[in-house]
Amino acid sequence: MSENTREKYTIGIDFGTGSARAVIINVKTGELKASAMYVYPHDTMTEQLPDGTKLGKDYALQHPMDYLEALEHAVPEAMELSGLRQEDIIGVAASFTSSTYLPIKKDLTPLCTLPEFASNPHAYVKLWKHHSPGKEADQINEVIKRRDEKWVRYYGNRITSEYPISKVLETLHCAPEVYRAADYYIEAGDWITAILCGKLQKSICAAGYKGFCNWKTGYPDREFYEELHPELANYVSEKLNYPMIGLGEEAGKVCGDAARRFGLPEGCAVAPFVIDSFAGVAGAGIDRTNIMLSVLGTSGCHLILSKEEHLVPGIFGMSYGGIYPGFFSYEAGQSALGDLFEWQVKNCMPEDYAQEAEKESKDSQQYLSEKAAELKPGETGIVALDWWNGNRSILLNSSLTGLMVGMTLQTKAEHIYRALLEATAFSTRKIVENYREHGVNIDAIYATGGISQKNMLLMQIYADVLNLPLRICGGMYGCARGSAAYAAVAAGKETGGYDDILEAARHIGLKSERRFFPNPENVEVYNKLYEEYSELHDHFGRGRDDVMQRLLAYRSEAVQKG
Ligand SMILES: Nc1ncnc2c1ncn2[C@@H]1O[C@H](COP(=O)(O)OP(=O)(O)O)[C@@H](O)[C@H]1O
Ligand SMILES: O=C(CO)[C@H](O)[C@H](O)COP(=O)(O)O
Repeated sequence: MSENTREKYTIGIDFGTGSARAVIINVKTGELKASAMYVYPHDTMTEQLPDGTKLGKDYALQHPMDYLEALEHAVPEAMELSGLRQEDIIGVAASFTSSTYLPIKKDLTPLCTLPEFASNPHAYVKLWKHHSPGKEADQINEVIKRRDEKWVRYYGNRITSEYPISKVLETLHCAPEVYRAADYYIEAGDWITAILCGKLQKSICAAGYKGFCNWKTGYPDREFYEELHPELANYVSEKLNYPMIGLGEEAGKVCGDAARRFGLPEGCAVAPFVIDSFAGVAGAGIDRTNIMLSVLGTSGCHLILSKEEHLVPGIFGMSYGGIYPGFFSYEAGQSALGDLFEWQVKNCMPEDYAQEAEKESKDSQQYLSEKAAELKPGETGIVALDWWNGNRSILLNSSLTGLMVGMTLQTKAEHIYRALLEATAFSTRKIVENYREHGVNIDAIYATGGISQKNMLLMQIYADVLNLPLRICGGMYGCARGSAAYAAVAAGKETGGYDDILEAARHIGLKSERRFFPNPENVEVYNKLYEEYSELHDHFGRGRDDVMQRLLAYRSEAVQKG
């Protein structure tokens, strides 16, 4: 094959909550040429830092060096497996969880890597699910209300501890020296992209969603930040003082350092980062409006493209150009999805089940799912509220906690597991109904993310609870595949890529023929159970959310007393 007719490829790297996945995709055919995964050595730090420093309640930190290690391992491994030459690669892009936020120096050094900050939790990466700034979120909501801030309507009318501002305000309250020492605050996805191309920029994707940077009016006023904390007056003008970049643009070229360190071709195009789940939209091959993509992983994200602007209360956020240029897009979700199921495996898995699963060479979740699949809808006698990590949508309250009603001496682990699966389906139905009530139409549901490949029982339960057909998309690495599509757009048509993301999604995105259709008998039972779920949802989430607040307060008090 002559040089000009050789096939072209892009690399997409998806930095998820527990691991990073690199894929190499044929730009014309969408063929997955190779993939490699790297599990973060420090995982999510919830109890202590590497030096043993104890962490507070609801901390979820990560070590930024894990992300670089992931690049050092996964990219060369995927390249080697692919058998490709460096010149076959025309672009690279990262997708990343968000808001996953860290303080850095001007030269991109993360503060936590400096000896003076190694024991300071606030100098580390605060992962999206770092929920400890609950009080800060409450304070921010009060100021928003008092000042009648209009921009909050684009974020469901309420903000939570998952937004960067709550995390930064917490740092100012607990470790102001970290805030002062930081030259910049940055999304981990923007940081990785800067490392790849040597240029510090912020992607419109995370800035528009998590950073409150509205496409028409920009960031909230300086006075708003000042009212939160006097030192925050310089937050936008100094700590975020680096240029914005739109999706579809080129962030830069792979710089010499990154090429040497990660085995990437020097000079190939780098795309701005896209939030992990958002990249799943292109990975699923979505090229039109009104399809809800459910990205099912550690958390759940339900995303829709639209040509219309609607203000939707209770969603996580909406933006223009934040997923595809030229489109409005909406995000709602669950703060715990896979994490919720994993909680059971770690805490409520009988010893004999674990042994049996091992004997049958099954993963614990696969084992529990198979047992749960033998039950009929309603047979567990249980309805659960899936708020093990708060409620991201539509109550936007990270302080809400989980609930199970209907437990008896006959309740078994598979009953609990099935009730948890169903609870996440009910909360997805709340999200779908809320979108529709506020003008965002949904005419099809696609599912992607790790769980959409692993748990077919959950897919059937979603189809039954939502009473909609559901199509699996994106393959094993839907979000990484989506990043590869953005990389092809950064590379552009001239080098063998594409000029726009719709075209890239059509070629690189993957729609499988695997579909799940609602079973009318199940739909009928789930309609009734959903009414029970809704009653509990409104009672504990709206009317009497004080119950859960008080229980949390007892817990904090007891922990403080030691
Ligand atoms: N068989 C299964 N059924 C349901 N959830 C599963 C199963 N196997 C793994 N999980 C969950 O999948 C989640 C990881 O999802 P994945 O999409 O692979 O990663 P990430 O969220 O990091 O992008 C974990 O929280 C895990 O509990
Ligand atoms: O808030 C997010 C998107 O808006 C996070 O990126 C997401 O919830 C974490 O992703 P995952 O569960 O796929 O690891």
